[in-house]
Amino acid sequence: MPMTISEKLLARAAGKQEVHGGEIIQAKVDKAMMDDILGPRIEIAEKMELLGAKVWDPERVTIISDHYTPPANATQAEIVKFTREWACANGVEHYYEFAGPCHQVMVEKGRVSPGELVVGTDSHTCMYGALGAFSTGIGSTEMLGVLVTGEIWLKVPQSIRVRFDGTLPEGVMAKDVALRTIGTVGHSGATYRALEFCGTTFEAMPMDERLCMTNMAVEAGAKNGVIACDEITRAYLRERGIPEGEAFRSDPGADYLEDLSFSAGELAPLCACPHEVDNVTEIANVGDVAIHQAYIGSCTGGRYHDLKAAARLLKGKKIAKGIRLLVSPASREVWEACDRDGILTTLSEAGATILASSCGACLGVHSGAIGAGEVCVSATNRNFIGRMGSKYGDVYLASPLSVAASAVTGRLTDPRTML
Ligand SMILES: CC(C)[C@H](C(=O)O)[C@@H](O)C(=O)O
Ligand code: SF4
Repeated sequence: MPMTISEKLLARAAGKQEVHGGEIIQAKVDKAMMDDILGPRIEIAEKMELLGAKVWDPERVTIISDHYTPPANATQAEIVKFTREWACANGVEHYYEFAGPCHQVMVEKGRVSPGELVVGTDSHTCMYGALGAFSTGIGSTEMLGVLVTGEIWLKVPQSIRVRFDGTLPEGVMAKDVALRTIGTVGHSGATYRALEFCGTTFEAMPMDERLCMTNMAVEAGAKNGVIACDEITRAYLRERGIPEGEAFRSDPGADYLEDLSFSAGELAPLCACPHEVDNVTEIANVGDVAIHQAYIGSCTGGRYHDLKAAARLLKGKKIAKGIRLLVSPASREVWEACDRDGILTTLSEAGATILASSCGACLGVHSGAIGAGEVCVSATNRNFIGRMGSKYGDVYLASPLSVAASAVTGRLTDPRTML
């Protein structure tokens, strides 16, 4: 029977010819990622010690300190220290610190190849589907099982096909495509489903933008998000010397739970209003919203393409008086490329504060949390109550272009008014 790309990826991981949505499989994990959210990790470490167990294949494991770097206090420093020392004690050589949010580091450092099954202890692990892998976030107990056995059981998700065709209008970015999708499906509408993105809009999308799409698949509840490999994928891999892996595509006639079709040409700059990621509306229709902080960063909206777009809009402009524009490049590599190309200088000349590559402000733990009554427009992926600091603060999610335009006026602003 014909299969979807997600079914093919899991058939490979299960060593089977064919699997279909709803089946339970036992799969071999190609790569495992852990970040520095210590609490659950201590549990993993303690249980492994109790079991006298070793990591099944340290070469396949990547550990990244990203949420608490640079540490803002002793507690965070202890978490990073524990993570670093645990990696070393368990022979995990792929350990990164100060490299940036885990997901950007994973794809940049060649820790994911097309065709692979990759699991990680962070919910946005689904991001690697942009490289044609099956990747998904798992809990600490599941990760304990993976570290010891190298295997995991999975229920094969049924697929929802999300087709966008046409060219994105000026001022519209992948984040707007993601928000349109989530606003349509709902924050739990794709629970335990695969979101398969296809159509001419994605075929023309640069990898930085594709990564934003699959990163946000979990914000619709999805198990994974995936975009089939093509020449753009292969060029991204070649540039980084990443193994080409195995490219899969969905069969004609494969079975989809749902088929959603959109015209990219109808898209306008969108935002997700407090306090849900699916509370989506056009920025032009939101009304007058004053902001205090604008944030460009994270594994969702801090890549080279994002900072370059923001710098293009901000060139020769200044942010509004009293506004904070914080920019955290999504990785050390992004930072260096943006610095080399003058993008950081342009952003800084407009009044931006350039921060370390880190999760920091995205989840309100350091480097830019907001206070009570403050409003932040953010290129990140979550805006639930308290996400970026005070539970009395408001977060609007938008594209980096919309964030930059809003920083200039001090109000939620449609970037098309400035392009
Ligand atoms: C803290 C971490 C486990 C969490 C996640 O899993 O996504 C964080 O990265 C986030 O973005 O909320
Ligand atoms: S969503 Fe934010 S907190 Fe979570 S991994 Fe990405 S940058 Fe870090």
